[in-house]
Formats: sequence, structure tokens, C-alpha cells
Amino acid sequence: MAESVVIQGVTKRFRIKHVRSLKEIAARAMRGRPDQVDEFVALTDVNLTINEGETVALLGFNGSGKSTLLKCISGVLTPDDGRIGVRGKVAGLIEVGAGFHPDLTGRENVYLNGAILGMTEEQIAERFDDIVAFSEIEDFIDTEVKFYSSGMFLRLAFAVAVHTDPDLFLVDEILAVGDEPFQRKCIARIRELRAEGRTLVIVSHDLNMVADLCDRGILLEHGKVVMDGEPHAVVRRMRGED
Ligand SMILES: Nc1ncnc2c1ncn2[C@@H]1O[C@H](COP(=O)(O)OP(=O)(O)OP(=O)(O)O)[C@@H](O)[C@H]1O
Repeated sequence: MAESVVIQGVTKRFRIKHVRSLKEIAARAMRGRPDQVDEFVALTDVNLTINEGETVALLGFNGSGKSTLLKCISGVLTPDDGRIGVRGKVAGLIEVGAGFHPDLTGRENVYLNGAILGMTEEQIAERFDDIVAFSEIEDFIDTEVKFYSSGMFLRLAFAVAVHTDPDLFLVDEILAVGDEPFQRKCIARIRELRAEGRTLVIVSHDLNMVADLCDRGILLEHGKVVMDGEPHAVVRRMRGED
């Protein structure tokens, strides 16, 4: 089977600067001690291969490194060590609103976001009506998106992303801001993408939903992969049921 994502020895560190009061800053400066910067290792030596057509749930408790790994796969973040190879066209729904300009209308943002995700102007024009119909925000499509609710943002971002024909679709926790009918619609669309043989990596705290949706579960703990297997078994381990 062809590989979709190959992650080799990936480590990601963040620099954490401590916020201090002006008094503390002045005192440290007078003592000749500059502001202290700590390093935080968010991912440690992650090695994974995801094959084409696999549906992967990336699981773990808050702060375990799921979003960081998704951002490294999408290219938003660069690992400090190791390498990541991705085959094909990637669409990521990682941060709602990323790739949208607040002062542009929904319509203009469909073109902007579509272009960022690799579509030509012609392709966007061809799929525009379908995108808007999927998002169900027809009445607000010519409103500046700064006036959108977070759910409306999600609707438009999801609609654009699924209409880009991605080979690899990365979805972070964002479905949570959609209302229940729209969540059901997104999950149905994700199942269609899966049936079409696309590769999916999904981060969600809705453990039952992702375990049912995915055929593989990867568990991160403190930035390390600690389990890789059948998703319901991974969820049972997270819940301490095994
Ligand atoms: N830009 C950043 N600067 C500093 N630390 C960061 C940055 N981004 C993430 N981190 C830290 O890296 C760790 C992993 O964060 P990440 O967002 O990947 O976790 P997560 O598993 O997605 O968590 P959650 O379930 O809460 O969304 C956290 O401790 C977080 O504080």
C-alpha cells in the first residue's frame, strides 16, 4: 500500500517566555540577569507511517501534542528534528478562521481560502454554488466574515476544504463549534471521503465518535506515541478500562 504520510524522528520544541511584572523585569535587569526562557518539548521522536486510504484518530489528553503533530504534518509548523513526507494534496481544518481575512466577505474568502488550498479561480467558480449550499450560509455570503459566528466560520471553512479534492484531510477539534445537524453533515461527508479512499487524520475529544469513524487510533502522551492500534482499544486505554 502506498504511503500518505511518513514521520521520522520528529521532535518539536517551543520556547516559553515567562511573563513578569515590570518590577521583576527591572530587578532582573539590574542584577544583570536577562529574562529567563524555558524550552518545552511538545513532541519527542515521533515515528509514524500513515498509508493512503487510512482513517486515523489522533488521541490524547489536553496538551499531549495532537495539534502540534497535525500542524507539523500540514506544514504550518516545522519540526526541530526529524522529517515529514506527505504525498498528494493536503487540506487542513486546523484552526477555524486561519486562511480567512476578516474584512473580506464570505464570497471573497471562499476564493482566497480556495486559492490557499491549491484551487484555481476556475475550479472555485465551478464549485462555488456547491460550497455555499453545503455551508448553508447563503444569506450571509456577502457579509464580511468578521461578523460571522464561530459556527458560521466553521461551516464555510469546512465547505471549502471538502470541495478541494484533498488526498489527505487533516481535521482538528473544530467540529465542536458546529451545531448538531451540521456536525452530522460533516461526519457524513468525512465518511464519504473515507469511502472514496482519501486519507484522514482526525483529532477529537469526542472519543466514541472518532473511534467509530476511524480504523486506526494513535495515542499521544506527553508528546510521545504510546499506543497505535484499533481505535476502540485505544479509547478503552485512555479511559483506564483495560
Ligand atoms: N506556540 C506554542 N508555544 C509554546 N508552547 C506551545 C505552543 N503550541 C503548543 N504548545 C504547547 O505544546 C503542548 C502540546 O500542545 P498541543 O496543542 O499540541 O496539544 P493537544 O494535544 O492538541 O491539546 P488539546 O487537547 O488541549 O487541544 C502544550 O503543553 C502546549 O502548551
